[in-house]
Parts: sequence; structure tokens; C-alpha cells
Amino acid sequence: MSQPQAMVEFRDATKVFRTKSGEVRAVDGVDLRIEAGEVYGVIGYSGAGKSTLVRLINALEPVTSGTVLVDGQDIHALKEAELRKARSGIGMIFQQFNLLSSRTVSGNIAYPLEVAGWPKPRRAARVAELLEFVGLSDKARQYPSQLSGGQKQRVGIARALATNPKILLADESTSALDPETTQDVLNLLKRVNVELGVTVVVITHEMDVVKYVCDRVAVMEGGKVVEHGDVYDVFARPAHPATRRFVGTALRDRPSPAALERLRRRHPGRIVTIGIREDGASSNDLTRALREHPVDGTIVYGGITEISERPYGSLTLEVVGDDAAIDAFVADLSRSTTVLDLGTAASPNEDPDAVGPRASTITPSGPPGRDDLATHLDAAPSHDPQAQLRRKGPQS
Ligand SMILES: Nc1ncnc2c1ncn2[C@@H]1O[C@H](COP(=O)(O)OP(=O)(O)OP(=O)(O)O)[C@@H](O)[C@H]1O
Repeated sequence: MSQPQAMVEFRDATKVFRTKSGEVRAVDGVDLRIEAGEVYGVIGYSGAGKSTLVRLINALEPVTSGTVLVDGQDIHALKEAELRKARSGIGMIFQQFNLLSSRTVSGNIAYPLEVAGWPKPRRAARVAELLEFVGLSDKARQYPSQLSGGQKQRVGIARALATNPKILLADESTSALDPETTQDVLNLLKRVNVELGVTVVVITHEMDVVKYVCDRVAVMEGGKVVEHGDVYDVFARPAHPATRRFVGTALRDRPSPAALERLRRRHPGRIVTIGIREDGASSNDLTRALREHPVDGTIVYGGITEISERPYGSLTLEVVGDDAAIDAFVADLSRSTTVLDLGTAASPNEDPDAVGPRASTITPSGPPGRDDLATHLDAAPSHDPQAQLRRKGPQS
């Protein structure tokens, strides 16, 4: 059976910039499908090629080779008039909002309608509708300079939606905003997707944004898509080192090198981090393993979060017992989840994907992961029954 038509499909798409210092392959042989009605994230470090990839969708950059299909049309093969029409079906918002400072909020939102030749009364009705949707009806006559960053981005979103696009491209749309405002704007993007049925493509360098708003994600590095899939799966089984680093920044469920040093100072036993996920080990498996193996386990650090409304994270335990028993406990749990044996102070193993400085401070986790149920139990007193999962087994 043939696949349904994607909203956006890249087929071996390549974009090469020719500069004085040589060629830059900003997008390098990308094959990717973005389905109608999803929120799709494109994440990568600076220079990975995210913006260029997304600018191929509305043909702001011509493709060097390969094909980009938008709603079934080869967007780079269109004549000027057809391209104008196709572009009116693709809205875009930007990190710096790109509002016209000489126009009021209403004037900014009306601008694409004027360009598209809408008659004045229809324009006014549409602007009023959009202002209400983004919650800015009371700001209609104000100028961008009188607005906060979050309000400016709301105007940007209203303007991008003016001509009823099928796709909204959001290029680092929350990178200039504080965490609180970021969450408001991401909630608005969710509403755009759910209530208006618009396919949203979110470019970001923050995995928190992906975690909060996206259904699927592509990770870019050096112009290539190095990994893509459902957000939960990518979080649960990150394969590429770049993905593992991004995932680490969003979960903060594993101790940073600094926190690990502190844990080792406080807890002489073996430090073991265990992944907790819906389709693998749960806390029940952990309880079972502790019951079945002659070891004691105390939770010393952890963070369980929700990704796509499903629980995910990890718990770090101090495991005390005979070396062979601890090895068997680790091997047992390794069959159903990721287990990281971080060793002891005397014989330490490093976390290969550790995020954060080695100094003696932990950077507190920041929103928009405020929905996290993060429970950093490192500081919990060892007599706290909530922080302990103990099992007294037969000591050998
Ligand atoms: N117009 C251009 N001319 C020459 N090189 C360019 C041009 N636009 C982008 N590049 C180069 O292409 C590569 C990818 O850039 P791009 O802006 O797509 O990356 P990005 O992942 O969006 O990065 P950032 O998050 O910093 O915007 C970079 O090496 C960049 O310098």
C-alpha cells in the first residue's frame, strides 16, 4: 500500500553555498517526511543546517540538488506566480519577530492580507479574529515597541496565520524569550496545531522545546539528519552522540560530573543509574531486582519526566553488597533497560553522556521542563524512607 502524501517531503535534498573560502554543504542529502497535522522538531547545534533546511520548504533558498515536495508540489520547480500562491500556504515566525515597527499590531497582522489583495472589510474581520486567537485584542492599536517579547511573538504568529496556511515554520521562535514566556508561546503553537490543524515545524537548539511541543524530531549535524523518529523513542533510545547530549540537557535525570563527585563522597557503595521507561523497566522491575538479589539499594538521585505524556527518566542508586551480587543485579536490569554502572569513589566509571561542568555546583534545571517531576534526591537525608528502596537479602 502506498504511503499517504506527506505535508513536506525531502528527497535527497542538498543545499550548497559557494563562498570565497569554499563550498559549504549546509544541507547534505536529506531524506525526511513531515506528515500533515504533526508538530515536527528539527534540532541541532549552531551551523548544523536547521535554518537552511527549513528555508528549503518555502523556497527562500533554492535547492542545489534533490527535491522538496510541499503538499505534493515540487516547490522548487514552481514558476513565480505559482510559488507566490504556494508560499501563502506556508507561514513563518522568527527568533527576532521581524515585525514592522512603523505599523500597529493590527497593521502588522493585516500586512500579508494586503499583499494578497484582501478587501478592507474582510481584512478587518480576519485581523480581529486572529487578535482574539492569540489573546491580543486589547493591543490592536499599539506599536511593536510597546509590547513584550512574548506579545511580539504572538503578533508574529497571528501574522503568519493570516492567510490560513497549512504549515507554520517556527525558526528558533522562543530563543529570545524567557522561560515563562517560552512556555506561553509553545502552548500557543500547540493550539495552532490542535485547533487549526496546522502542521508546525519547530527549529530549535533546545531539547526542552522538542520535549514539550513536538510529536517527532530530526537531529541534524553537519547538514545531515543523523537521527529521527518519535520524540519518546528518540529520548528513550538516543543512538547518535549528538542526540544523547541533547537528551541529557532536557532530562537532567542523571547526575552531572560534579553531582557524581559529591555522590561518591557521600555514598561509598556502587553508584548505578537505571533508566525508567514505559516500554522497559519500571520502578516495579527495580523493586523486583532488589528483592531477588542480595543487595541493598538506596535512591540517591533521579528525575522522572513526561515525554509525549509518557513517563521517562532514570533513578540513580547506591547499591551495597557483594561485588558479584551487584554485578548480577546490574546484568539482570540491563536485560530490560539501560543501566549505567558508575562504579565507586575508589573505582569510578564515567557517564559517557554526562552533561554539565565538573565544578562543585549543579546548574538548576530550567523551564520549559517545568512539568518535570524532577526529584533530585542527592541531598535527601539517608534516613528519609521516601528516598530508600531497601531489601535485606541473605548476605553471603
Ligand atoms: N547564505 C549563506 N551563505 C553561505 N553560507 C551559509 C549561508 N547560510 C548558511 N550558511 C552556512 O551553512 C551552514 C548551516 O547554516 P544554518 O544557518 O542553516 O545552520 P543552523 O543549524 O540553522 O545554525 P544556527 O542555529 O546558528 O542558525 C553554516 O555553516 C552556515 O555558515
